[in-house]
Amino acid sequence: MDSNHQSNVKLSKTEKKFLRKQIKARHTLLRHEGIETVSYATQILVVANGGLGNGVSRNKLLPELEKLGQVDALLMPPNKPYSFVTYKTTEESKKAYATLNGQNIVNDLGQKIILYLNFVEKAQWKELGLQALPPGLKVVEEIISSEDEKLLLESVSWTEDTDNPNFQKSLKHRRVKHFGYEFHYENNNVHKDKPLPGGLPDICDSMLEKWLKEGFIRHKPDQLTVNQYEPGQGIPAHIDTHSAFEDEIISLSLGSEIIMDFKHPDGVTVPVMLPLRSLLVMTGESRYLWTHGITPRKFDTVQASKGHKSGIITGDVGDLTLSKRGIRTSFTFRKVRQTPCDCSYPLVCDSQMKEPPPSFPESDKEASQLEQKYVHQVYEEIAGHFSSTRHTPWPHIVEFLKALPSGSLVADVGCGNGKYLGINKELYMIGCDRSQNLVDICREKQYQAFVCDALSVPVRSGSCDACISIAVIHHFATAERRMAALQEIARLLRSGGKALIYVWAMEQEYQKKKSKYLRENKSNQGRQEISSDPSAQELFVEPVPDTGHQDSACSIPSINDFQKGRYHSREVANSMLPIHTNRTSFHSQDLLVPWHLKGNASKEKPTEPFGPAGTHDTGPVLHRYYHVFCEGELEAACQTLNNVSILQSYYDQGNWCVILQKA
Ligand SMILES: O=C(O)CCC(=O)C(=O)O
Ligand SMILES: [Fe+2]
Ligand SMILES: [Zn+2]
Repeated sequence: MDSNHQSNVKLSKTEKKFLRKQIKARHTLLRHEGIETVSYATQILVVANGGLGNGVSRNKLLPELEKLGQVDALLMPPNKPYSFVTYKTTEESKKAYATLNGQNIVNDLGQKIILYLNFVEKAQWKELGLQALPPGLKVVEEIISSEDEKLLLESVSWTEDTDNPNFQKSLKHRRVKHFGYEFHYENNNVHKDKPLPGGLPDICDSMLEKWLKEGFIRHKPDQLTVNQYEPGQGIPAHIDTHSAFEDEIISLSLGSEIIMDFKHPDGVTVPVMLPLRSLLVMTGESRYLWTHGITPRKFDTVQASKGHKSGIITGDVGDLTLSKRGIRTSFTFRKVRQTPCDCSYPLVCDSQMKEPPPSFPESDKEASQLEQKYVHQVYEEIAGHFSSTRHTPWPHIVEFLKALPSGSLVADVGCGNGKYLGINKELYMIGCDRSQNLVDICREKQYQAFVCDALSVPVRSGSCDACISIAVIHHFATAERRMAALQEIARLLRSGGKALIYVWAMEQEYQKKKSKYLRENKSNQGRQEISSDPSAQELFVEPVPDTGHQDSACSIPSINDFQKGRYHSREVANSMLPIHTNRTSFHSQDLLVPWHLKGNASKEKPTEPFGPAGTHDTGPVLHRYYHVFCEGELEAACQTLNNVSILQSYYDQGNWCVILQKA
């Protein structure tokens, strides 16, 4: 009998359930990862759920697999929830399939995981880009002895100093202590005219002199931040404020190794191993342009072979495993900058920013101006590039449009590049958008579209059988204006007409699943597409049943952290709209989301959505205003609409959605 076919056998309820799950895993592997499973036995099995991405280490999985035969290779791609095992013979792989399929194992975090196995012809997954260290970055191994490490660790006293409470802080994600100058997390800067008494600890002074003499560093720092991270803690991705510190920033890792993620504005993430007693030296592009951060988690994916110590974690998946984090203490030394920064990265340089980021709007007029500048003008400018990243219609929206009776008149309010206007040829669809350039793109495709504001659509009341408004309402900057936009959609509907509305959700992790928007930022994932809003979600997949805990425990910083301004180095004051870091969780409901235009891309030819790691080819960055909706917020707004009932409300891959019906 074909090993995947059990049709002749009467299955129990549990067996059926398990079979369903196995089939689901197979579908997900194909749709999400492009891995084709086969229905006949081969030597190679893909083990869904048995991956580094859900906390199963090589040491855990390999012995289980070896019990059933001779394993030729076990490939574990970084951060993926599956792995590939190749057995010496098909007999052995069949035995493993029969025995392990549906079996529980306990992963390295003590969680129960069910394995689902399928045969494949070859072990392959979406290729990881060849990675190199970000330009200007160095990791010097074994820069100090273990005796010195011990002395340094003993030199920091973590007992509260009541005389100087400012020197030490317990942030949500770690403990910090400052020397030389205090670092203020409210504005991510230092008071340059208020050095702390005592300067840097003596023990550091001689060490720094030595590194200078030996050429590891070029400048003598005058500020020290000591960070201490328990396993599970981290530091959000950030760029150290340009105007606060000089070019060279160095960090000494003590107590335990850790993976630090460096991220280029393009979305390229490079995970860098910082072994204990190593010195990280960030200069130039790696200091000014790339963000650095530590994902809060208890395990890191690391190279298994002994020879490999510092540097990038490559895609050599035959050689990756999990390493349990210990307590890491870092000494980060910086030199306070006394003159404005004149780096060559003006787009991320607070010294060179032409104008400060806008504030939260306080009146309708301010809101309208904000939308004008941070929504309308931006879409006008990015229209061509934006459109080149918007191809795939989202399945639930397609379903809604396909279910409408033929001949229906349907308005797409905020139709963008018209991706939904031709979905159902039986409908009469009209699109409108605030952006002339997007409307032109629709017209080039022979769709009916016109320019208007969603607050006043020049269409007769009660004339539409249905409306859709996808990723639009979140661009209105006050609750009143968002209500007015909903009201306008309701006005267009005839009695009994339906509207489907999508807005971006504050919750990018829902029911323990990360949205695709977040999942695309997994470190180790090489080059990634980086469009930056909900419409970026080109794929709708059901993830392989995944316990998804790698960094879930404390990955969402508290409001407290938000107020401390730690989530973004460029945040200036609380009234300023924060600038969001793409592919990370939201820390504010109102924010600016960067759009990276490529090179000279404008209305013209779309360029590759990602550039090679470490290039200087960064085009302009434009910021779009968003109000991301919290759970229940869209529903609550819709409930106040007259003559409208909510037929359905749901969460769809990072968006809150409702289907409304006019009474
Ligand atoms: O812990 C580290 O090595 C880095 C700390 C850091 O980036 C910072 O304090 O700005
Ligand atoms: Fe930093
Ligand atoms: Zn700068």
